[in-house]
Amino acid sequence: MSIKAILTDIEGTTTSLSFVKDVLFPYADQQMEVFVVKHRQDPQVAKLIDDVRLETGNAVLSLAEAIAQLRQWIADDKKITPLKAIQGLMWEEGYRNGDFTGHVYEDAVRHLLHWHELGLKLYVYSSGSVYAQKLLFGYSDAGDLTPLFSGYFDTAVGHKREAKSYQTIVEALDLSASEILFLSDIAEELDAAAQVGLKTCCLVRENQPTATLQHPWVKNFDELDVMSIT
Ligand SMILES: CSCCC(=O)C(=O)COP(=O)(O)O
Ligand SMILES: [Mg+2]
Repeated sequence: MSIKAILTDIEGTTTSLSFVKDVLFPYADQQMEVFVVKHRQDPQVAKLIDDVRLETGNAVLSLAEAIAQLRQWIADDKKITPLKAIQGLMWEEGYRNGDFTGHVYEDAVRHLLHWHELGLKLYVYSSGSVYAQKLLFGYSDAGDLTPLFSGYFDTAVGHKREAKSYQTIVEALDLSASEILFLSDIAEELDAAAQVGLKTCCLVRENQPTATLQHPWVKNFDELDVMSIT
């Protein structure tokens, strides 16, 4: 077997789009004002609001304007680092209160467990913050899955459609790129990973592969034979 590590995306790959779009994002949107106002003096939140000001290029953005900007970014599904960090902090309350659990497809749970037993190293790369990733897998429908993972990456290494982000991950894992299999539902992310030599597979889940897809694809993890990838 040549694959030594699996790097997986979350939304659309291990986890349904609808959990993210219909549960997590609306929760963050509805709680944003109360959360930011309540925690505005916390150094971590204050720094993230400053990061929103930096991102918008408006150093005098008021707190109310920053909140409105964050909510607009949620509506537009922007993968902007300070938004993703604040969302993670907010979702913690939801998970801890039992308002929701992290959706992970049943086939993904089974295969993550199996691959871990086989000795493959498992890593996550998502636009959601590392903190949010750990919460989703820690409070998953199937219980705490975090012991399965050896590491997590977010937009701190760069955006998921940029090849250099995958180069940074390869260097961090101390493996050759061809020993890493990247799983995602987004062709542009797979293209970027393939550019630096990672093996790729597209999860199409409920959809059909697009005619232009340049990668092997499967409907779910049951159809993925990691052992046969050379
Ligand atoms: C990991 S928390 C929820 C996911 C999220 O916020 C997000 O933006 C999903 O991005 P992905 O890169 O996993 O498609
Ligand atoms: Mg995805």
